[in-house]
Parts: sequence; structure tokens; C-alpha cells
Amino acid sequence: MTFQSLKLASFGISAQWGFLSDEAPLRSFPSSFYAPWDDLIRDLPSLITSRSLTTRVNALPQLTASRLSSDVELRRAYVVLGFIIHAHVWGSSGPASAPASTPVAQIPPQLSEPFLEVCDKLGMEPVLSYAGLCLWNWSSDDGTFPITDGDDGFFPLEQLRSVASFMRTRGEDAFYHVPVLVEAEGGPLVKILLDAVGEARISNSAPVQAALSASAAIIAKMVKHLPKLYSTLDAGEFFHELRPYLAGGRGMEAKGLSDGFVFQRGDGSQFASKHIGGSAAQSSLFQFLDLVLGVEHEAPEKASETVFQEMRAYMPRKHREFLEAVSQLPTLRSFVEARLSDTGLCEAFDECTKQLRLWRSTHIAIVSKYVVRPAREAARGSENSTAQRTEGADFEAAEGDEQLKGTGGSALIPFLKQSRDETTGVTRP
Ligand code: HEM
Repeated sequence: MTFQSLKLASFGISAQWGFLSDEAPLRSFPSSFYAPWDDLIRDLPSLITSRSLTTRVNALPQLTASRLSSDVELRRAYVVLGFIIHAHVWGSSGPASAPASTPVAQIPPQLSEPFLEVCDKLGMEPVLSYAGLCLWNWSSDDGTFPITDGDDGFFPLEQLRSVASFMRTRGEDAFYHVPVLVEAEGGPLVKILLDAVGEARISNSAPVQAALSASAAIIAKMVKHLPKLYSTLDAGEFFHELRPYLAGGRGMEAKGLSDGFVFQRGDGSQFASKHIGGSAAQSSLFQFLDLVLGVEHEAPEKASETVFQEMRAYMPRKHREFLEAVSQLPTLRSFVEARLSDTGLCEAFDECTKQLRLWRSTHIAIVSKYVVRPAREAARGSENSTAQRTEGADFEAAEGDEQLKGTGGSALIPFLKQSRDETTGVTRP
């Protein structure tokens, strides 16, 4: 793969909005054939609350996905069916006041068949991942992308609505859309940094330095979006109410999913799948930055791959292929390391990695507020009382924060700290 052959559009990537693509998510299907899906996703939060989702799912007609004629329609189908499936598994039983205490493993053919077909076409695992929760799950009041003339940026958080949601609360929207703002802000980095790789190939230091400086300023703006979560999303709401819906079928034996999600096929057969739930660690933007800058992450002891490598399977195929292509290119770090006497170039590179490290530190504070502290409190609560608590779906808080497990089962806090600490600049003599 050569640098010149990396045409962003062919990977579904926008020069302006990056991995959000150039097409805004659809708010309904163009064909009324899919009206039953449109109707169900619109009613999902109230069906969960009234515990009447099962009745509506049972009444769904068996629709083929073969009439979805474009990528943007396939993405909507992935979002709509993914949300319905996760709601069906995690929100179909028990008291209406909390996420279901007993999950439903069996997914009926009217959901399974089209979802598996759509996942296959998009090259994704059959589980709701970051693309479905965030990248393809936003809409503006007028349903379009903003017209940009430079500094206007993306929509303000308050103007973004979810295409699909479990609870339809402001906090849930913010959880999906702060990442969207970060992706939109960081979108131009893809082209800026790939162009810089092109300049590096012909040993043009000045444009590489300019691109690194511009990128550092953009990453600094990405950092500024993160605290928007604090005023919009309550930690208890996230941890106890929203997070359980995001879990996949892997590591859920104790919850009653011994085979994970079990997809029932139209021919009477079954397909059991154990996959991790959605996480912003499935964002391609940050993996792109690491690859192009040359930030390397080591796999944990005894693991064959890093969390980042594992997360790639949960990205859309086109984005995964893009990252694979970028990983073949020479890194900007190697270009800078060959020019350590060029102070301006080294400082620009270091500023870029410094801002990325700052992003990671700021993100650790978020994870601490929304996962670590509620997990600690839940663990304390379960020690002190026999009352039923809704545990986080994808980790345990047994013996302190270092024991917390991330979505993929790795040690959560050590993983995040290691990723931050590996985000280093160049070493100058
Ligand atoms: C309440 C908000 C958030 C929570 C609870 C949260 C939680 C987590 C957790 C637990 C991980 C570790 C991997 C895993 O176990 O899934 C992680 C990683 C990650 N998250 Fe978040 N996150 C939040 C907000 C965000 C936002 C707004 C973004 C922006 C896109 C983001 C991007 C990432 C990235 C890129 C990683 C991979 C680690 C790294 O690159 O350093 N997260 N997050």
C-alpha cells in the first residue's frame, strides 16, 4: 500500500469530519418497507420502561436486509437493530425501574437474520459497537452536516439528538455525542497528517513541522470537549442505568449468558456469539494518531495482542482496512528521529504527543468519575448490605481499582495509564 493510494473517500472517511464520514446518519429509512424498524426504534425507551418490548419484538415481520441499497442505509440498520437487540437482551424482563436483572440470551430470527446480514456487509462483529453508539447515532435539528467556513466547528452538544437510544435522557445523548464532537474536531487530522507523511517521504521538513503544529492545536481542542460530560451525564445514571445495556455477550456467564448472545436463524439453527460490548476504545481516530505519529503500545504480559489490536475487529471493515494501510507507512516519529538537530521539528512533534498525552490524562479523570468511583461504591455497598445492586456489566470491583477490568477484560486503570505513558515525544541528545 503506497501513501498515494490512500484515498480517504474509498475508506468512508471525510477530509473534514474524519471517521464520521461525509454523510449524516439517516433519521428514517427511505423505503416504507422498513417502517416496522423505524416505529420500533422510535418507541424503544417507552417499550423498555413498560416492559412491553418482547410483545413488539415478537410482532415484528421478518424483513430481509437485501433492500438496503447504500452504506448509509446499512449503517442505520446496524444502529437500529443493534439497539433493539441490546434492549431485548438486557431490558426485557424484571421491574421497570431498572435494567433487567435477568438477560434474555435468545435473539429471534426477525432480529437475527437482518442484523447478521448487515454486520457481514459492514464487516463488523454482531454486537453494538462504537460506530453504532456514536459515529452513526447522531442527528442535528435539520438533519444535515453544518456548513463549515473554517472556525465554526461542529454542532453544539445541545443541538445533537440520538438516532437510537435506550432511555432518551440528556445524559445518554451526551455519552454518545461528546465522542462525536471529539471525532468531528479531530476529523481534519487524518488528511493533515497523511499529507505530512507524503512530505516526509520527499524530505520536506517545513511542511511536516507545520502539520505537526496544526495537529497539536487540533488535539488541544479535542481535549476541551471532554469536560462537557460532567454537566450533562450523572455518574450514577451512567454506571447503573445506561452501562448495563452496552454489554455484549462475552464474560457474561455469571449474568446467565453462558453462550453469550444466541442468534436464532430462520432455518431453525442457532449461532452463539461472545463479543465485547461497545467502547470508545473502538474509535479509529485515536488508533490512526498512534500509528501515524509512531506511538507504540505494548501488549499486557501473557497477552498475544494489545487492547487496541483487539478493538479493531469491532470497527467497520473500511476503517479497519484504512488503519491496516496506515500501519504500513513510515511514521512521523521515524522522520523526526532522523533529524534530532532540527529543534523546531522536534518541538512540534513533542507538542503533538504532549497534547495527545493530555487528552489521555483528561480521559482517565473521566473514567475515574464514571466507572472507578461508582464501581468502588457498588463494591462497598454489596459488602455492607445484601440488597441487589446493578453491577457494571463488563468488570468487577473486587479488591480495589487496579482489579477493575475493561471491556475486553484487560486491567482497566493499568491499561489507560500505560497508554498515556507510552504517548511520548522524541528523546533528544
Ligand atoms: C463517561 C464517559 C466515558 C467512559 C466511562 C469511558 C470509559 C472508557 C474505558 C473503560 C476505556 C478502557 C477500554 C475499555 O474497557 O473499554 C476507555 C478507553 C478509551 N476511551 Fe473512553 N470513556 C468515556 C469517554 C470517552 C470519550 C468522550 C472518548 C472520545 C472519543 C473516549 C475515547 C476512548 C479511547 C480512545 C480509549 C482507548 C484508550 C486510549 O486511547 O487511551 N472515551 N474509555
